[in-house]
Amino acid sequence: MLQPMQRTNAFPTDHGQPLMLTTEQQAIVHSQAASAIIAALAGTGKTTTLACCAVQALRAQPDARILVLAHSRAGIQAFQHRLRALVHQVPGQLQVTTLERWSARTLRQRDAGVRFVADPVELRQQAQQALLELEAQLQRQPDERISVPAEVDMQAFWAFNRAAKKSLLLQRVQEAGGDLAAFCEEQLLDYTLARIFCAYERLRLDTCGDVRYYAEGDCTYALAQEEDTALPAPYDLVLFDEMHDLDLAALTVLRRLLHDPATRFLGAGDFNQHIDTQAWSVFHNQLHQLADFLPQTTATLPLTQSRRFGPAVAQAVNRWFPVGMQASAKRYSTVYRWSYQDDADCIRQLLQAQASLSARDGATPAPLTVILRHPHEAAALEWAVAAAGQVASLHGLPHFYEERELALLLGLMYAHGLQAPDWKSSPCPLGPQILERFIDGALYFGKGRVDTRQEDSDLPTMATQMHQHPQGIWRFLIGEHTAQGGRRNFAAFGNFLHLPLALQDNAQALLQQADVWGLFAATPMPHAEAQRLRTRVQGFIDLVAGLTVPQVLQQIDSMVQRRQRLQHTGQPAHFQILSIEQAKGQEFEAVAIPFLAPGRFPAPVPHALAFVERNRLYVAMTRARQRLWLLEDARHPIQAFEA
Ligand SMILES: Nc1ncnc2c1ncn2[C@@H]1O[C@H](COP(=O)(O)OP(=O)(O)OP(=O)(O)O)[C@@H](O)[C@H]1O
Repeated sequence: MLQPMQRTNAFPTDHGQPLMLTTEQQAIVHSQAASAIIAALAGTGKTTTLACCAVQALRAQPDARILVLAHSRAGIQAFQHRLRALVHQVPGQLQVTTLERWSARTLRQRDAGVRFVADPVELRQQAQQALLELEAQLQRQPDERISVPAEVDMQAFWAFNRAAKKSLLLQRVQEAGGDLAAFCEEQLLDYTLARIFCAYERLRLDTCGDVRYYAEGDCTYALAQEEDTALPAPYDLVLFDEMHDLDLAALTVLRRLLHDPATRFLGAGDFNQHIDTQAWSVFHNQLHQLADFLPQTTATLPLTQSRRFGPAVAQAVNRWFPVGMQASAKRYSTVYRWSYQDDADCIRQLLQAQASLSARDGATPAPLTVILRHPHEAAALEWAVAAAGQVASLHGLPHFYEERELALLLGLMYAHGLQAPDWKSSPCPLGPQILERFIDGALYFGKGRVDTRQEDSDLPTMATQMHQHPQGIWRFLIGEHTAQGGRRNFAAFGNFLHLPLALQDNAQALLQQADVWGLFAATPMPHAEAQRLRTRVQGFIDLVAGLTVPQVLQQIDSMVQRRQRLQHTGQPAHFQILSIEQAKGQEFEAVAIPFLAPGRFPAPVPHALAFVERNRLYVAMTRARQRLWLLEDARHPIQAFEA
């Protein structure tokens, strides 16, 4: 009897149903190239194909040692997800990790005593220490090109530190002759930050020149700086996803990792998804740069059709990005291009989009995934979702009521009501987590900084006590609490608490009559951070319009309660709100991108970084499988990007 012919493109899985590979995918899975990369658009199946390659290699050689790397944790999750669709169990010799984690493990194998620091308080102290070091250096040797700030702008410093390490700044300065100031001027880098960075790096070394600790990013940097050409890397196959976000340090480590000609290599990436400003673009007509870097001759393998979404999404992508996206006509997807008049209208449209999911898909629809460009935009959305009796989960974005300046305002608004003659003691509606942020905010803005670890570790205990005995909040704010001490200036808080009690009936009026901006003014803060704070605070003042203080507190309490219930039951939220970084590598049934407007998303950036902003929008749009909502400002629609 004739056996049914085995379809050669059927890739067997452990789940019974084979995965039908395209001819291109099949060619990659069976490719014998010693070194190859897949440069292809979003959703074309790069990660899936890499997962098939790993499984295929293990089927052909069960003891094969395979290393799978990705740039981000989201990339690792995406790979593991695709792998689980193929096999029940991941064999032990298949290692899936980020390059930074792999580098950390390599360092630990060499020396079990190496120290990794992730504690932000300790790292902040190190950066402050570096600033003091720099001041001491400048006393010995003045340099008029430097303006030493009173405080380190932590965000700016960590961004510089990350960028300097990814781009091997100090090595490049050496190669350019060793003059840091001249190098910074030529490369348009902030010389003051560069000097703080040098001081910080010196502090990471002990007196013998050994590294005292490694923080995030330091491990790859350490291996990239080493002189030796080869790394002990006993792999038969190395797979690398998200190659578009590789930087010079990562590429240097990769080259050393692939030094053994017996190690096969396959990478994948999409230039359009390059959103890390430090990445070293190897795509977009620059593939030869990668080939120059890799020890073997590198072949390029194509994947041309998106498997994630249908032609409607591909057309929407092509309308704004001239990338020639193609999609299979067999996949069905819909794109809704809606225009909004103002933010409130845009949020109404999001609620409407989510409601249409419920109506169509029945009782437990998948959540509407909302991808945001700016973290502060989550506040109004989370608030509106809660007001509609629904729940939003946030990923890669903070809950606004846990931002310390807003938690401070919430604590003040609550304490202001304690002056009522008929006030009776009952637990504070603000939970211990928010109260912890409140205390942190009060200490930070009340005296300028939190300067001992002792105080930091006391916060949870203080918060729990304040939650149970809210009179403690009042005493703390007017200066009777022991932890406050005599040095701090809490006068502004006292003024807030003594505003007329009647203002409890109008939360917005209370904030407007209080000297809210004065609360933050005494804390030295770099301009950019002050602006971010201003945006968040103003957004909060707008949110509470028309509500009494008790209503505001109740709304926040119910948001927290619903969030906790959701975590407990594991039920899906109505909305999941993601940052672009968090969305990368993932895919969702229904995606909405709100607040689209030139100058907002895409945000204004220096010309040299315009491509990153373009790519952020591309990444967000290409996450949708079935339905995509593009919510554009009616007066300022998005303009197509140039090729
Ligand atoms: N041969 C196939 N048959 C059916 N579905 C496929 C096939 N290959 C990939 N897919 C599906 O297509 C979608 C996109 O695949 P994948 O995530 O691997 O693409 P990608 O190129 O890595 O995407 P991105 O660059 O956006 O992260 C996934 O849902 C995946 O399961």
